[in-house]
Order: sequence, then structure tokens, then C-alpha cells
Amino acid sequence: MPKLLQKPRVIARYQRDLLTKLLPACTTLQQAQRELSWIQKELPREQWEQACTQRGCNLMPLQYILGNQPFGSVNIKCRPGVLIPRNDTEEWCGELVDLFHGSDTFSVLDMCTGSGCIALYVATELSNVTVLGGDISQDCISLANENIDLNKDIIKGKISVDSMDLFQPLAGEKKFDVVVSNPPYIPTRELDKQEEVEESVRLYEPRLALEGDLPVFKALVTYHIIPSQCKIFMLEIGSREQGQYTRSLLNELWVVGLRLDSAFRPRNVIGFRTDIKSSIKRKVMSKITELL
Ligand SMILES: C[S@@+](CC[C@H](N)C(=O)[O-])C[C@H]1O[C@@H](n2cnc3c(N)ncnc32)[C@H](O)[C@@H]1O
Repeated sequence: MPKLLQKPRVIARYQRDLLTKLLPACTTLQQAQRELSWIQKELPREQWEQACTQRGCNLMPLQYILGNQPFGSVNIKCRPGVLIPRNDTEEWCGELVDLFHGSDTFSVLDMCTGSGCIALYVATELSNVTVLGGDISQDCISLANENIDLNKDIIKGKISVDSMDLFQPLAGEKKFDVVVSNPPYIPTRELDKQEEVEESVRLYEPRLALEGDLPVFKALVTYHIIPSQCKIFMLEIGSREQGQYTRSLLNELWVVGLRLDSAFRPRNVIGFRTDIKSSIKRKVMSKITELL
């Protein structure tokens, strides 16, 4: 057979071999095809085979292999040691910035900033904001700083990151108008169960970013939300119980409720003080699905 006619078949076999390597990490053939197209788009040809092995045989998350993940209009550099930003988080960041388009200048604390994705989402969408991201992990602080640099051309507000421990009171009596956080909230009993947490997450993502429960929410309220004199907070949660517990820590000056995500799961506990402007009060209320 002439060589020219063999070529498409060789290419098809090569593609099929790469897909076969990827399949163990993917739930459907379509997902494997999608992941292969990203690998082939973003990595040089000589890395395709190794990338498919890392993903399919070693179950490494694709974002660590490609080295990045889009988050709104922000490009987030990803590497092991720092949590990969999730679509669930991106979804509520969109709702968060909706509240503040056209508002007065305000300040935000993003506690547990990780890659800096939430802080960067806010600072690239809004010019009237100063955001501080805090994290206990030096790997996170370094990567968040790299992500600020990577996105500097699209940042409209002010943004910085600093080392902070969520279980310590805020240093220097700092004040913030808004406190946001996607803290570690997976209880220890769930973290080691296969049916609760994907294997690739347990194998590669830092336990420090995942493991936590009610004490985390107590620390956020007592060391950050109350002392910063903030007026609004929005925290990611893993269960209704975490939202109800947060409500129990606040007095009647606060309206507190749950926000459900697009899959109708409780995804955030949102709170605002009753003395905020009624225009913003209405907007925040519109994000709350159920009052607590
Ligand atoms: C669920 S990750 C969120 C990362 C990022 N905000 C996001 O949404 O992708 C939780 C983060 O909390 C940080 N963390 C864990 N314990 C902490 C503590 N005691 N003080 C401050 N940050 C902490 C972890 O390093 C991790 O970056």
C-alpha cells in the first residue's frame, strides 16, 4: 500500500492509543476526547503521551498537567500544593461582583485565598475595590502573587496577598466592608471516603485546603467577620449544617441565609447587617434562597 494512504490510519491509531490511556480518569468517552483536545492544544507534541499517562494512569488532575485553569476572565496558574479553582466557586463569584457594580469604593478580605482566584475575580471585574487575600500556606501566597502578576493587565481594582492564619485574630484591627471565603470545609470523616471525594482530589490536592468543619466557621465569624466590622459576608459551605451553625454565631443585627448553586445544593452562607443601604440590601436578598 502506498505510504500516503497509511498515514491517516497511523494517526487514528495514535489518537486512539492516547484516548485509551486517558479513559481510566474520565467518566465518559466524550470527556476523554475533550481532555485530549486540551492536551493537544496546550502542550507540545512530545509531551502528549506523558500527559495522558499522568492523567489516565496516575489520576493527576488535568489542571496540574496543563498548568492553568480559566476562572471568569482570569487565567489562574495551577500547581500541586495549591487547590485548583472550582466551577462552583466561579459561579458564586459572578453573583458576588453583581452586588457591587456601580457602588461606592469598598474593601474585601478573601480569607483562605489559595491561588488567589476569588480575590482576582473581584479585582478584575471591579475598579472600586481594594482586596486583600490571606492564606496560611506559603505555596499559596507565592502562587497568588504569580497569578496577580500574570493578570496585571486586566486588574481594575487594588489587590494584594499576605500570610494569615484563619484561627488567629486579625492583626492591627483591620476593617473590611466585605468578608468572603472558600475555606477548608470537608469533615475528616468524609475526606477519606471514596464515594464522597474523588480519588484524584485525595491523591493530589492539599489536605490543608480540604479538611475542616464547624470550627472553621466559628473562627471566620469570631476572628474576621465581627472584628473587621464588615457589613456583608459570603462563605462557601459544604453542608446546610455549616450554614445553620454560622447563623447561630451571629445576633439579630444580621440577616443570614443560604444560597443554592445551579445544582440546587447549599453552596454559600450569606449574611448582611440590617443597617446597610436598602439598595444593596435588596441585591443581597436576591442572592439568598432560604433565610436561616
Ligand atoms: C478550599 S481552599 C480555597 C482556595 C481558593 N480560595 C479557591 O477557592 O480555590 C482553602 C484554602 O485555605 C487555606 N487554609 C487552610 N488552613 C488555613 C488557615 N488556618 N489559615 C488560613 N488559610 C488556611 C489553604 O491553604 C487553602 O488555600
